[in-house]
Amino acid sequence: MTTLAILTAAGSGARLGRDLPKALVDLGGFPLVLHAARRLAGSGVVDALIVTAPGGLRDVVAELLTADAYVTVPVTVVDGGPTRQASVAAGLAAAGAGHDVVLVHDAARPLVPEDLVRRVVAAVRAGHDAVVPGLPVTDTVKQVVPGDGAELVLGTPDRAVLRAVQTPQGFTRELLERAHKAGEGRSGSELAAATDDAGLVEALGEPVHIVRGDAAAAKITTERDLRVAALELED
Ligand SMILES: Nc1ccn([C@@H]2O[C@H](COP(=O)(O)OP(=O)(O)OP(=O)(O)O)[C@@H](O)[C@H]2O)c(=O)n1
Ligand SMILES: C[C@](O)(CO)[C@H](O)COP(=O)(O)O
Repeated sequence: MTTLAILTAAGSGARLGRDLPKALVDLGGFPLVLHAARRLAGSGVVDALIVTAPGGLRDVVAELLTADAYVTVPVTVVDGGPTRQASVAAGLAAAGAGHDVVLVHDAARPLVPEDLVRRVVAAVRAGHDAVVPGLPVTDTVKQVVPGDGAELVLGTPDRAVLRAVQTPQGFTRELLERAHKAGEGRSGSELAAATDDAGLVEALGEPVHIVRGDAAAAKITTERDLRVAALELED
């Protein structure tokens, strides 16, 4: 019984707007993907890593991770796909036999606390087949539709029942593979690719459970997020 982590790092980082893929952008002296890999390995509950690399950069990513003293688990680097969902599927396809639990984590969440990784794996091992970290929503959220010049508000969902979800998301391997297989057909046709793996599990009608998330696992999307993460690293 071993746990594999798929670390998604193949995105371009269009919203960050740098001239290199986001996972290779520097945060406090190290690229985002290295921070994330160190924390997954450091959790003590991850036995192997598969990293999805941006186009043409597989060797660069492999060298970076395999040479690092803190990434103490075996690392395989594969080419990512055109969407996050396709990248996770590529990672899953490369998974060796023997892993019964799979975590999916974003390199875009470089400062994920090791405790959070352990919390997710413990919940899967305790019998929940799909587990995601979630935080309460603090803003009031409006549902909108395109309007005449300005968007039109359709309603205000009760924020008490909303959670902003993070990664790592954890699954039994059987369930994650089944969800991706089913999702393949859908994303190729009328629906956009899923923005998280739990969404694919929900589409199967299978339950997804929430564990307490952590603000430190925030996603880096914009320059501002990167500046905030740099400040947190200095603390
Ligand atoms: N084809 C893709 C797209 C995204 N990702 C990964 O999925 C995570 C979450 O994606 P996001 O934060 O949206 O990253 P980007 O797609 O790089 O950002 P943007 O949408 O701004 O281009 C990131 O770690 C990213 O590297 C991936 O592996 N393969
Ligand atoms: C998986 C994720 O990090 C959960 O919050 C998020 O959905 C990734 O989103 P993006 O659309 O790739 O930025």
